[in-house]
Amino acid sequence: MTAQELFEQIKKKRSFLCVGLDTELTKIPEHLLSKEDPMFEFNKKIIEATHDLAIAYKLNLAFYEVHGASGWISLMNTVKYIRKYHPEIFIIADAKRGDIANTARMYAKAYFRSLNCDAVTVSPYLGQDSVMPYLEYDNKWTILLAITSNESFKDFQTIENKDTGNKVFEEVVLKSMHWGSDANMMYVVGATHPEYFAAVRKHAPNHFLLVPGVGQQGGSLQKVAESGMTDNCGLIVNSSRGIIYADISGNFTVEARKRAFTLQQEMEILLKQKGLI
Ligand SMILES: O=C(O)c1cc(=O)[nH]c(=O)n1[C@@H]1O[C@H](COP(=O)(O)O)[C@@H](O)[C@H]1O
Repeated sequence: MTAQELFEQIKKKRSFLCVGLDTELTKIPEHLLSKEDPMFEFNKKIIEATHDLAIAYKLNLAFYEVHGASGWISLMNTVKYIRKYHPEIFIIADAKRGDIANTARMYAKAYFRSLNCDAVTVSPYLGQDSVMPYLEYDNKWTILLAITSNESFKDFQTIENKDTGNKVFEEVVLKSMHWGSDANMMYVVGATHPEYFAAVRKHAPNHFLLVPGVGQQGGSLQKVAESGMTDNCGLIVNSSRGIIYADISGNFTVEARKRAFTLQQEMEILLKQKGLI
């Protein structure tokens, strides 16, 4: 999917929402547990309740890998379902991988070919040769971690390079920009640290940013949009638990839709304020 196609979808749906399918067997309604593939059944219902409000789904691989072979099957079933019934939607494999090139080559093939996702999250800390194997795929996206949403992000990401005056996350953005382009790379910037969006935008004015941390982690959509939104929106904002576990009774799809709808409505206002719709 191209950046333009992503933007067209954003304008059409008046939304830049990504629903995170961080599906846990212990949190899904009991009546689904008797199904052959309960995680897939849950995902399918969440997708049916939110697909007109979301432009992307993000599958965090940890929640599937924990179940071994059956988890991988749930993952594959979910991706195939989205591709078949909602082919306009952007699919992110949230893997946060980082390894030497020979291994990265296999990860890239796994997420882009075997699983057929549009994007994969990657840790930048092994440097250029560890990221290039992902960038070899046409029409696929590599999403590099810049500012993560967790509390300990400052342990490394904001350390200053005395030679350049840049912080580590700025070095990540500045260097990696030359590995790919704004047509095949995005950066993760957590909604919980809105004060860093201006610095990321200074270096990467046109790249799409994947923004987790709205919802359960308490990030503000308003603040993210203030300094992160570009002329083609440039934002994909994720909420996982805040949507999919809004209610874990039989009514979970209704409550999940309500939460997704609330976010979409806020996004519509922000897109209008920016003059994009
Ligand atoms: O790459 C990510 O998606 C990610 C990066 C980051 O800095 N923080 C972060 O929370 N995430 C992921 O985004 C999702 C957030 O989930 P909720 O807090 O439930 O909305 C999880 O899948 C996290 O693994």
